[in-house]
Amino acid sequence: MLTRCTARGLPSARSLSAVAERRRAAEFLQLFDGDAPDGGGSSTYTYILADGGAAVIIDPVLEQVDRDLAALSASGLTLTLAVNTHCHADHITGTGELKRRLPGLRSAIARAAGAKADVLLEAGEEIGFGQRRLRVLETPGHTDGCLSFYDPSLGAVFTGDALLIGGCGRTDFQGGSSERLYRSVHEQLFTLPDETTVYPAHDYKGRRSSTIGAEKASNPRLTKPLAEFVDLMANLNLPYPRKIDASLPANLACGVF
Ligand SMILES: N[C@@H](CCC(=O)N[C@@H](CSS)C(=O)NCC(=O)O)C(=O)O
Repeated sequence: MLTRCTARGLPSARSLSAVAERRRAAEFLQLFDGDAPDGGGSSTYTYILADGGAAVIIDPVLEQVDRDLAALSASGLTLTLAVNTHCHADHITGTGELKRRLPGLRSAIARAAGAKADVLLEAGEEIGFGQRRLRVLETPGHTDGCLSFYDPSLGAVFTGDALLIGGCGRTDFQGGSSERLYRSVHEQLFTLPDETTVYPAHDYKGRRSSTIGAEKASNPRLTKPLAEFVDLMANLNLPYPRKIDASLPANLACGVF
């Protein structure tokens, strides 16, 4: 699935050249890996953000690298950074393969993730591409090295597995902590403007986005008091992700074997 949207507040496409028009159409791409875990995919959303011909990719999936390279090429974009919101347990990141195929591409992940990457990110830092900036927010709890990225020009936040649509990431492995996750969401994400669009790393029901306001009002887990949330998270009883044994070691090396 490929969803093309444009950022707000940018000049009219009519004044741009054909190449610039294609680039503008790709200022935001949301791509999906499979319809359901049982269908072979990981139900992961990958995002490509671009400005002035420079692009950043968030949470690429190994099996979808050809798709991502085709999307970049079709839009005339140069990928400068491949970022992971965290060390994923359900799929191998496409970062390593992208680096192999695009010499000079740098990788990034949270310093707290304990994984290898060219750039180790911490709260308060910014990722620049063209004139745009992504603000790095530390949102641990699903794992101890989870980041979210706030894009003020798009009015959007990329929440990884910290905040899902009507849900949140599980907290039963990789240093997970439901108390930390609750604090991350309430103190970092729920303090963003209500109209901020939420773009998660997964959805298992075909939804593409939410808003901070909607999640604050009706997220069935995170509207509960902390004690009830902790109890609920301790009793999710989810099966371990099918690819966890292959994914974790590969992703600790950012997918570079
Ligand atoms: N069945 C899938 C894994 C599903 C899963 O555990 N998803 C994680 C995010 S990926 S580690 C999660 O946090 N889910 C929260 C929830 O409430 O479902 C597979 O085998 O890959």
